[in-house]
Amino acid sequence: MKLEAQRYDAVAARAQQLVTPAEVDTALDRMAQEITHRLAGTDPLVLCVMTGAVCVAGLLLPRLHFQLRVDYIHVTRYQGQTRGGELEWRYRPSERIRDQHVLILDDVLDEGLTLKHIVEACHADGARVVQSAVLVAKTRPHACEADVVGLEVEDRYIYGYGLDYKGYFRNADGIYAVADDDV
Ligand SMILES: O=P(O)(O)OC[C@H]1O[C@H](OP(=O)(O)OP(=O)(O)O)[C@H](O)[C@@H]1O
Ligand SMILES: Nc1nc2[nH]cnc2c(=O)[nH]1
Repeated sequence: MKLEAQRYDAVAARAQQLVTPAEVDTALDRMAQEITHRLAGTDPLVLCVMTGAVCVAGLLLPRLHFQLRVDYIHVTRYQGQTRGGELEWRYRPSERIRDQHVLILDDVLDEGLTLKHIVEACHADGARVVQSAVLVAKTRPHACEADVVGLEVEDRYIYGYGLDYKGYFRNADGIYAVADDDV
């Protein structure tokens, strides 16, 4: 659904920046080092979890200087809302996963249910090894942990660097917490 321009501006004005672009860059450099340490030499299949991981993938992949391939998984649980619901699979590249070292790349680890389902699906599809990396993890319990985490933020609804608010703000150059009244 579309957001009126006035409402869009008001949400942005009330939001609080939690992470600056410079801090994201530093986190991505560190993530790239950790991922290289874990996966260089395994010819991994990197799976970008659409749509939110599009920025992480775009910024992280050029920092990985080893042999790898890229595909995507499309799964959604929030569907433009600020609370998660049923997980809906839109694209699952099952036939490409068998016997592969898989790296799942996502933007945020919140409840961890999305990552848990993806990891289970990759194992069910015959992956040899499944590892995961997220740009941001919220400081709260998760159903599943990521192997590599870029940044930790408080448990508030956030947008920017691929993360949306009602389908918008994925292009925000910082990570912002939405004001309580807007959640
Ligand atoms: O840890 P969880 O509570 O399961 O939430 C994390 C998931 O939520 C977001 O996806 P969303 O369903 O919003 O789809 P999107 O990627 O299209 O934004 C995000 O990209 C993660 O995949
Ligand atoms: N955009 C966005 N998506 C999420 N999915 C789970 N938590 C969040 C969040 O805080 N922001």
